[in-house]
Amino acid sequence: MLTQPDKLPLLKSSKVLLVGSGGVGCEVLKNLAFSGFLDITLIDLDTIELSNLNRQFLFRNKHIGMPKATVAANSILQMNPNISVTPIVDNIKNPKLSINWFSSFQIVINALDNLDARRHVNLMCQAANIPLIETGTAGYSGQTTVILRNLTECFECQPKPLEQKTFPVCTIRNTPSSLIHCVVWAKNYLFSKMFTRDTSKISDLDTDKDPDVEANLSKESEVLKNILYSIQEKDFPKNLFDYIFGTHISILLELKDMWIIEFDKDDIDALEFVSSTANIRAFIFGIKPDSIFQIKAMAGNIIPSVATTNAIIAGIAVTQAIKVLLGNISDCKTVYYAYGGNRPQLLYKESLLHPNPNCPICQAQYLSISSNYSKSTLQDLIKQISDCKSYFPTDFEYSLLENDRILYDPDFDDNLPSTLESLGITSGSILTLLPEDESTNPTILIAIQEKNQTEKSAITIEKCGSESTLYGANQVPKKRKLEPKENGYSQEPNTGSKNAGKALKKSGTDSLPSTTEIIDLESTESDKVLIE
Ligand SMILES: Nc1ncnc2c1ncn2[C@@H]1O[C@H](COP(=O)(O)OP(=O)(O)OP(=O)(O)O)[C@@H](O)[C@H]1O
Ligand SMILES: [Zn+2]
Repeated sequence: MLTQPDKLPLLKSSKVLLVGSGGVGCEVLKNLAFSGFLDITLIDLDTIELSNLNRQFLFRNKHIGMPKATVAANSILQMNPNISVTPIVDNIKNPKLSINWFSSFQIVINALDNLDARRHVNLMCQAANIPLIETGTAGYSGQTTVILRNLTECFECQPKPLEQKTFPVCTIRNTPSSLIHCVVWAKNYLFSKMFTRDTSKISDLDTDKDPDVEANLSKESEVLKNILYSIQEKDFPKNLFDYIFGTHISILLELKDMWIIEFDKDDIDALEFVSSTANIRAFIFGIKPDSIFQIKAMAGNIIPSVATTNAIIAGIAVTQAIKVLLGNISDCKTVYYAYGGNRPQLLYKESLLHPNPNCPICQAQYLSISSNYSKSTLQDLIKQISDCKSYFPTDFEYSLLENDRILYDPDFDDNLPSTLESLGITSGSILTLLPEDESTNPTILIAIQEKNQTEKSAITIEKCGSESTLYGANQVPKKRKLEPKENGYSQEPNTGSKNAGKALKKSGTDSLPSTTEIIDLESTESDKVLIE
């Protein structure tokens, strides 16, 4: 894999942080351990489950219930005892894992399964000015990309698609036409009515605040409750069945709404209930029933994780990490893998894109504020900002926020006497300084770090992260490529899937971006680099 042996020392001295030790993470760890990396830190908050074993090959049956990070580290050390692997069993969002801590690595690789953690790592890497390799897989699709501060798009440069799928209310209630409609009915309506004591949960359901719908819901609940009261009686099962699959079906034909309430796909009783009732309903409506396994996938919104997809994406991710560390930035690409679509190739690549000038994360300046937050007041912080001319322009007018909460603005100073701690601002909090005049001043994100508790209330402000030491940073192309390579495909409308490193949910080959190049396995030299 390594084509520049003279640069091997660069890898040996690089500290790499791997976030997530699941399907992709185990593969990445194995690749790192055999590519010349000597110092790997691995973090995962979870423990090993039986269902992980088919693809997370560092884990065995005897490890079930044990922390993934520790077991993965031990397993890989048995394969290569000459490296150092430090496992951390924790949430990557733990405030103790500060920007300074992120700064101690030369590169970070994400092998995560959720948007929230990905967003956090993206922010920390932007603040710490550390390169991030993003990965994502879903079934037979996957992608990986490289995120470099000030050079490429970050994870937030393009909006993320909504993850939740919803169904038209009347289809679920009145006219189910496929098994998924019956599964949604069984899981979200019937299950909750039967087994959820807290009827207030019904307020979570999307009734469009229609009084008729809500009246119907409460009438149904009442009837069902009365039947449930007769649970000791001989006719209870028959009455219940008749109501749900007889009387209730006719009532349903007159109703017009649907619900969404959680159920646990891993609770076997819950799953069997939902599966049986969905299949009975499907039968009544002339829809083909299916197995409990398939219904579990539908009810749990499960997209199967495929070992080969994980291995391919992990391989490319580590290749990209090596390129970044060796300074071959111009060779780094966003790479998509898609199997089973209507295109013949499996791998497609796209040039890294420049940052979106309106992105609130990568366009922000990052400062860190050290403070003894149990003694420092908001007033102290505001004063320090106005005194600190090196980072803030003179007469800088701004609002200070924590997420959506306004802490201070020129017309709101109620919080000034409060200590930072009493305002809930402690180590790891990220504050946003939103300038009044956004056209001339950038947003500033400030990370709060803890100062020695014995020190006075003084606050110090510093720039976050180290200066970039990236080799080859000037190699990133200035513009997005506009024409597709000669590959036989016409330019397609941009579907948004070019989003660097986004949480990949469903990306068939049809959703490939217009600027995609096809990686032909027998094509050019530079293409081969990606898959060696
Ligand atoms: N905030 C976080 N901090 C640390 N690790 C995280 C965080 N969020 C997710 N992870 C870890 O990222 C890994 C993602 O791997 P993967 O997608 O294979 O998940 P999984 O839970 O093992 O598999 P599946 O969801 O398919 O059952 C998991 O091991 C998960 O524990
Ligand atoms: Zn961005």
